Amino acid sequence: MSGAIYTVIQTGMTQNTPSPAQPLRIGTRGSPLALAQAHETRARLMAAFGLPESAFAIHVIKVTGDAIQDRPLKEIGGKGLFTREIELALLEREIDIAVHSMKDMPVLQPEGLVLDTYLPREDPRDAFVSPHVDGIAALAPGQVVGTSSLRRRAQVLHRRPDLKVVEFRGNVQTRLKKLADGVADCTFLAMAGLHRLDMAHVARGPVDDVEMLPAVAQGAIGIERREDDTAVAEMLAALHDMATGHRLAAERAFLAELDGSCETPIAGLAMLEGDEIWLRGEILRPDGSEALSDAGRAKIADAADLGRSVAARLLGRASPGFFDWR
Ligand SMILES: NCc1[nH]cc(CCC(=O)O)c1CC(=O)O
Repeated sequence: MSGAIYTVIQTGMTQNTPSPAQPLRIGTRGSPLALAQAHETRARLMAAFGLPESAFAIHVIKVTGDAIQDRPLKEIGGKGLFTREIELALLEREIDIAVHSMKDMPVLQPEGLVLDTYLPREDPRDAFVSPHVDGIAALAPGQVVGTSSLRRRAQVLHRRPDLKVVEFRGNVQTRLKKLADGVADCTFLAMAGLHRLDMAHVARGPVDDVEMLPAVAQGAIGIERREDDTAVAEMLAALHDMATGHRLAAERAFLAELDGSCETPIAGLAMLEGDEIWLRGEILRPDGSEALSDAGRAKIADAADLGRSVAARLLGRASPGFFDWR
């Protein structure tokens, strides 16, 4: 008998175990990346509990943000634009769990929902993608970077004020088409997304995180549930990756202290070293004219405090007007 199945029986979950007759409903967006993340979650649940694929049902939830491709994200508005509908479906019991890119998740969840299960993190770095240029250093003055990320825009302009940045939205496939059409000379995508789509080959390679510090929580998948659903909570506990949990505790506390979101020019990355955690954080002016970074180290148990203290030091160093984007 497998250890995982034994645990299920021992914790008295047998009646609540998903089955083909009563599948666990997994809510996700419909983009290829979101579907890949939902499939990864299902595969991990199948393996952990020895269940067949038919014990799970993937529910694709149409979200407003996905239909809007031609306006900057900032204009459409609001934190959690892409996740609100999925959270509503969870609260209304149309789905049992929701799978998210943690990078896109606001630091606070709606009342009644909990987001504390993380799958093992993929490569958190950004990828440099271009049909004809090797890397940032090889870009000629005036060449065009396509990105809709305020963070990537500010970071690239900070290093290379001679480059042009144009708005670049849509899923990975759409962006690659725009590059092929010559709309921009290069773009940046998360390595994690490319790996999960089996498309890492389209990247020239990862950008060193010293050169371009990734977004908070980039590369991590989170699974959200209803607070009162204890059967689901027990199942998800078997999937949780502790190392990712500690790193995101530091990074998300850092982001929360800065009142930031995935739509603000903020970067942060934590790494574990033995029983310690270190965190580097960066804030930028949206036009790239100024960037401030800071770092710190603490015991793993103090990960969230570390995030807050690195943020507090940056807040203390920022000149008036730095936070125009707040
Ligand atoms: N905001 C879009 C988004 N949200 C998560 C990812 C990639 C996957 C991840 O970071 O986990 C992406 C696309 C990208 O940045 O290339």
